Amino acid sequence: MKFICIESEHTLADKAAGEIIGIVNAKPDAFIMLASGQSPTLAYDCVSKKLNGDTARFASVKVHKLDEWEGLGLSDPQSCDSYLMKHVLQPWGIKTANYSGINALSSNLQQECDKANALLNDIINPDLCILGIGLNGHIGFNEPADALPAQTAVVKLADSSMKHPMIEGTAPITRGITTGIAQILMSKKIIVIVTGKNKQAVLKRLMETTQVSTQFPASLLLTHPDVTVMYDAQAK
Ligand SMILES: O=C(O)[C@H](O)[C@@H](O)[C@H](O)[C@H](O)COP(=O)(O)O
Repeated sequence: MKFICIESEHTLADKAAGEIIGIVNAKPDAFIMLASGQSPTLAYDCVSKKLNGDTARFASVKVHKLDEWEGLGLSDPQSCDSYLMKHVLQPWGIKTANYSGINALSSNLQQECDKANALLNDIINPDLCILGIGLNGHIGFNEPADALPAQTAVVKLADSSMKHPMIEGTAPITRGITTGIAQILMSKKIIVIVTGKNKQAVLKRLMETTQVSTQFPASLLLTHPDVTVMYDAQAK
């Protein structure tokens, strides 16, 4: 795992955006899995700025939603769907047919997970996965536990996740649907974006981690050959 400190979150966003565009330049039909939340927002917006409306380059890019809050969908401004619509799908010109991820409004979430798993089994190795990290070390909604889901699954959220700013003010949400750990680790390249003072403790923990433990899901990233953690001065 490579750690890169980039003083300002804007420079960090610029670098991460450059990585995303570089992957698309090299493979115009790249399949990328994207987290929502505060961490990657500037980077996604920076991609939009760099494209400056020239979305043709992204016409064949496939975007997979990494996770979602149970019961939230596109009509909820706090859903990951809405977040990705605003920061990625619309500004990057991603075609509806090229967007995937579970519908968390479905009455049959298991069927949604099965569909996502069938898709990811077909893709085998996503070209890129952009992650944030939870205060408790979760990646996606893979929360600290004795065992982690290998594949897309409905999971119980940790207390800290239930208090995530993204869902502030909603009726309590106790479950999420997440891409599984094995699927995240199948990505050819993983970039973890860590910004802000509130991530200091979890970043330190990740940097000092030498053992893999499901109680600290981000530690599983140690088993992957191409993980870059980009962090800003605030987080160090
Ligand atoms: O889509 C998501 O919300 C993520 O998969 C989740 O794991 C997130 O990256 C962390 O909770 C950090 O969230 P922030 O970036 O908002 O701090």
